[in-house]
Order: sequence, then structure tokens, then C-alpha cells
Amino acid sequence: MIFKSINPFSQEVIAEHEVLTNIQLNKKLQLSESAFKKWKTTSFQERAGKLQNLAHVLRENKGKLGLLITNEMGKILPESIAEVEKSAGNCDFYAENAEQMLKDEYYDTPFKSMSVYDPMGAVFAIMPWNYPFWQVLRYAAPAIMAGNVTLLKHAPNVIGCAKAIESAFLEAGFPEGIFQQISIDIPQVESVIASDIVCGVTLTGSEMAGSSVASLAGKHIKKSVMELGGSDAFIILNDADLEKAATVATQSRMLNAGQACICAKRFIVTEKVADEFAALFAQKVQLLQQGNPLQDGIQMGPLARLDLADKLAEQLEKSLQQGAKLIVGGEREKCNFQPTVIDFVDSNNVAFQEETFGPLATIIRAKDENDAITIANNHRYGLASAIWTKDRENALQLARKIEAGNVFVNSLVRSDSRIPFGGIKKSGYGRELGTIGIKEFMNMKSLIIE
Ligand SMILES: O=CCCC(=O)O
Repeated sequence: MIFKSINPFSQEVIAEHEVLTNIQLNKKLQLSESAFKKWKTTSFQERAGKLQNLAHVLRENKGKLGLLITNEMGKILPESIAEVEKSAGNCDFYAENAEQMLKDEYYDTPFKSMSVYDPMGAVFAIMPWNYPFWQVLRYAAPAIMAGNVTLLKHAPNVIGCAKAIESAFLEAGFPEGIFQQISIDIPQVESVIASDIVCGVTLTGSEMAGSSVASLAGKHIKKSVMELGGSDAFIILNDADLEKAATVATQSRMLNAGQACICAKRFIVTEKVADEFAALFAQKVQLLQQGNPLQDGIQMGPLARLDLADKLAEQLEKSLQQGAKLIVGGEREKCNFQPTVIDFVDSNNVAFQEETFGPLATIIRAKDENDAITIANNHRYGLASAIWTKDRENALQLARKIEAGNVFVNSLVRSDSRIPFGGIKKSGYGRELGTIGIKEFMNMKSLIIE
């Protein structure tokens, strides 16, 4: 069996990658085990030196790696290069901070008591194609700094990126087996999870993939972190700076051609300012230049695969049948989906209920502030949200009422190495990034000494 990398803009097959046989997979698992035995004994200093080398290798090659990302999944070249830089930044962050984050913790007891953090083995990662470098370095940098090793099953359409990341680790001086990419098919996933060397599973992907992988992790008593879908609310209140909100709304929905879990998907606007916001938003979305992601000046490339464009087109058609009004875009040619805005969406509409993974923005009109929060929370997902208002105090009160893992006020929702990231409800559980991110796959061992 082979996985094909297909350039979504040209539809050319750019590479073919063979799926590992079970014998080859077992060898990789054995290599993980022997690599872990040595790696867990290395000092933070040694690991940090290698991770900083990796950051350097990524930055030195950002042009070439950026081009690979764009060719495999279609995002515009500047976004691809920025993704490589952000990944390098995450390596630096954990290289600099891991030792402090994992220092022993002492307790106030009449006897001596403390907790120490031990690495546990191989973190098995199942990662998506939308940020093929960032999603990987986001979990791998902390896992490896903590003394764990890792096995990556990347999405079949970005195996070239997976191989390039593995090569970058080797070029940075990491011993073989610390980071391994494994091109495997879905039926092989359980054997990896079941393997004794695997201490846990981290998955970024769809709710359906999360549910089945989390079940397997449960069956084999392995910890899991799930970063799943989202339908983030972008709430605009009467006193918001509408011009700025519309600019950030455009960015937040359309970046990466709308293919991010944390793209704003539901624009919930209070009635008083809804017409004005809709007009500003439509104007900005209409100006976006869509086309060849390698061409200067292009702001949005194609969707990553034809089936994704088919699904979005279907969601758009249904939502219009259900009463939404098309105000911008709506056309689609192969993987190129016009940036689109629909208005007068209600909570029964498919574009409200389902995650829309592409450049389709939905405007929902709310009676007032309380209604806006109720609408935002009336959803199966709870990844992130944004609130736009000039009243910062009120914003903080409202932010506390939002059911999501992250809430941003007057700002673009984004991930940041320093800040925990993850969701609730069907958006998953566990956290990546920050201090909590590095502790997810550690044995917090308590020591009590009388
Ligand atoms: O797809 C979601 C991840 C986006 C990010 O971490 O910035």
C-alpha cells in the first residue's frame, strides 16, 4: 500500500510513500525502546543542546521546508514559512524552560515528601495535515525534552513533511529512535498503542478519529490527550471596535484557507451592530486574493484535498436550503473554495451545528450580550472563543461564562508555547503547551521519607 502526496493546487502527484509492513513497524518499536533506555538518562543540558540545534536546522531550511508544506497541503508560502519558524520557537522555548518546569516539588508535611517527574517511554502521536510542522513540534519538543521518545503517525497527505521532520532531528544530532515517523495505516494503530514501549497517545484531529483512538488507548490503559474539532465563537458586542473586529474576523476565519481547529467559525453579533459588522466583514472577505499559494500577493490557497472541498460545498448548500443568506463567495473549482460569508444562520443550521473546515463564515444574530453567550455555549464543541467589546472588565466576566478551553478578548485566537492549549466537551481533553503540556506524559512520582 502507498500514500500519495498530491499538490492540491495543481492536483499533481508529487510523491508516493510506502506504508510500513508489520515487520518494519516492529523494528521501529524496538528501536524506540532501546533509544528510550539511553535517552531517559541524559541531562536536560544535553537534550536542550540538541533541541536548540533542531531549532537552528528548521530556521536554516525554512524556505525549503515551507515549500514542502505548501506543495503537500496548499497553504500560502508565507504561512508555511511562518509555521516552520513558530515550530523552531517552540523547540527553543522547551529547551530553555523544561528543567525548571520539571523540577522536584516539595510538600509541607511533618516528614519529608516530594514529587519527581520521570519520563515514561514513547509518546505515540497521530497528527493532522493542516499544520504539518507545528502540530508535530508542539507535542514533540516537550516530550523529548522530558526524556521521552516519540513515534509519529502523520496524515497520509503530508508524509513528505513527516520525513523532513525526522531528517531534521537526525541532522540536529539526535540519536536514531528518539523521533521516528511511521507511515502506517489505520488497522496498524492498535498494535502501536498496545506496545509496551508506548506510554500514551496524543492526537490532533477529528472528533471521530479522537473517539476511536481514545477508546483504544482506554482499552490498553494508556493515557491520551485529545485535541479535536472546534466551532469557535467570535462574539461581537454593541460597543466593539467593529472595523478592527471585522479585520481580525477575516484573518481568524480565513487563515490557512479556514482549515484550523481554532479558526473562528461562528460570528455571533448583537442585533444592534449586526448589519454594520456584516457589511464590513463582507467587504474585507471579498478583497482576499485567492489562487496559487506560491504566488506573491496571494492571501489564500486551495483546500488540502478534493474531498474536503466537496464536504464544505455540501455544508454550504444545505445551510442555504435551511434559510441562511449568501452574502459573499460561494463558488468552488476543484480544491479552490471562494472565501464565503453567510448571514442569518440559526442554531438549527448545519453550518452552526457542524464544524466547517474551510473558508466559510457564518453570521448569527443575537438579541443581546446574554443571548450571545447562550448561543456560543449551545454547542458540542468547546475549543476557543473570542469576545469583542471595549469594556474589558465586562469582557472578563463574560469570558468566565464561556464554555471553552481558551477565551481571547479583542484579539485573534492563536496558540502560544507559553500558554496551555486545548478544549472541553467534544473538542477533547488534556492540554498541550505551557508547563502542563510537558507534564502530560510524565510519571509524577511521589517520594515520602520518614
Ligand atoms: O488546528 C489547530 C491548531 C492551530 C494552532 O495551534 O495554532
